[in-house]
Amino acid sequence: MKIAIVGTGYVGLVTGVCLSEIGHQVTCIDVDEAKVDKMRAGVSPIYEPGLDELMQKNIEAGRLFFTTSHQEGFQDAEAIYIAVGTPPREDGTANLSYVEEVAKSIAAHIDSYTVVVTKSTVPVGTNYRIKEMISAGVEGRALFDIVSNPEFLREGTAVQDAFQGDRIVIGSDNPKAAQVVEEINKPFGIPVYHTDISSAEMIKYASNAFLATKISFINEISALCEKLGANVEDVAAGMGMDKRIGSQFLRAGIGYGGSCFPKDTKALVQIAGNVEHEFDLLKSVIQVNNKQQQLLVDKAKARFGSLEDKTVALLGLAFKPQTDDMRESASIVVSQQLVQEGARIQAFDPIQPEMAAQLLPPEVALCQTLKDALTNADCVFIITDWPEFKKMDIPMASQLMKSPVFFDGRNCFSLEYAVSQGIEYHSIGRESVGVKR
Ligand SMILES: NC(=O)C1=CN([C@@H]2O[C@H](COP(=O)(O)OP(=O)(O)OC[C@H]3O[C@@H](n4cnc5c(N)ncnc54)[C@H](O)[C@@H]3O)[C@@H](O)[C@H]2O)C=CC1
Ligand SMILES: O=C(O)[C@H]1O[C@H](OP(=O)(O)OP(=O)(O)OC[C@H]2O[C@@H](n3ccc(=O)[nH]c3=O)[C@H](O)[C@@H]2O)[C@H](O)[C@@H](O)[C@@H]1O
Repeated sequence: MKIAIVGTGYVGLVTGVCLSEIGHQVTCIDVDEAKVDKMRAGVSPIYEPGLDELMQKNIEAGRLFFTTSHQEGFQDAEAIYIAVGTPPREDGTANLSYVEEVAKSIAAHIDSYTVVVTKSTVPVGTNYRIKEMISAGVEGRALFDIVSNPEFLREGTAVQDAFQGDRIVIGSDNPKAAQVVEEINKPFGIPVYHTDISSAEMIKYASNAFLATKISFINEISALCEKLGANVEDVAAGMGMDKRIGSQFLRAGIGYGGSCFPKDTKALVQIAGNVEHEFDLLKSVIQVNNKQQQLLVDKAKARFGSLEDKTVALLGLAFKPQTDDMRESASIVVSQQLVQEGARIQAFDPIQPEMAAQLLPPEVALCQTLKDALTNADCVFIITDWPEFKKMDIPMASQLMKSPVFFDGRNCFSLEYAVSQGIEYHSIGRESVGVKR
């Protein structure tokens, strides 16, 4: 089938590449010329394992194209996917201006029956708004239908998720359009769940909010574990053995970040508010997460008294491993706090995200290597559980640092291992070990 995808971010590009891999003729459209030039040359503008290889393969096979022109991309497309960003506004509501711009452009350019598929995460009711906007602009030139097809991929495993996702949700009020989207996705072999448009929109927000709730829940339990002498890793493992609870998303840490959980939880609170419902549970989830991001600095202050002139090796800038995405990463909040406390920061991330210089305070020294970050540091802060940090040469690190004091926001090491390495180790929801005072 001939498909156009508007927006080539984490969702649009992965969707476009994977749809071309299963045999569709796909044109990806983006307003960012530099991005489009890069993609035409077979280079992904984002770091996503496995994506470059699949891109190059499908460009060579003549199934994958890139353009900045909506008109060119929409030519003969049977389905147009909307995959542009829906970033948060100041008040937490979703900014729908990019989606609306695309709706207007679709209205201006289509001239035969088209299925418009919304992949962007949009508040309940938005697909009807898109429908109205296209209807108003198309002026009867062409027929079209709207399908809500929310995306559930995770950054860092996006390609794998596209081929092995748990479900594909198709929300539509027209069985013919729903069938088109089911046909497009058939080769993936993933279970399809059909629903109405509003329920599909809600499934996306409810899923992210539920996962965020699980994380904040285990983080609250981790605080209790620290106070009561329990070990949150053992508690989570024991809880997770109950199939009704499940073992995933019970990793305590410095809180969730990324472009979606923080944004979508805030947006759902606003969506609820619009219909006069106080979503108290979700408000608490957000509050717990904000508190959690302060934890490492609080622990370091308790340990050192003052962080004035202390050098901190900040390890990990991305919000999770295997991505270059720093949106709402704990590294931003933590470095702002450290700067306020008068600490010096030597930061390192294996991917060295392009966004780092923009998003971090100017005082942060961005290091090229792990060794540079560790040299003469008074302590380490682990923000992202990159494999490079989990298997770090600790004797080497201890030699480079002024003192081997570790504050680990991701519980990368077992307590036994930390003791065996002779470091002072403060983690989340577990007793501190190796403290010599
Ligand atoms: N990042 C993720 O892991 C996931 C994101 N989502 C949702 O998918 C949507 C997209 O998210 P990301 O891919 O992260 O966004 P992104 O911000 O990485 O990419 C959006 C892209 O759209 C382009 N764009 C904006 N306006 C355009 C226009 N008028 N025409 C053509 N291109 C245009 C931008 O230049 C940019 O390249 C959001 O609603 C997000 O909530 C859903 C699931 C996972
Ligand atoms: O809507 C979205 O954008 C996506 O949001 C998340 O995916 P993503 O943000 O890429 O990454 P996750 O693996 O979910 O991690 C999110 C954050 O939670 C943290 N996390 C995750 C799991 C856990 O047990 N503990 C924990 O602190 C991670 O470190 C990270 O900061 C969802 O998992 C995807 O299903 C969804 O499509």
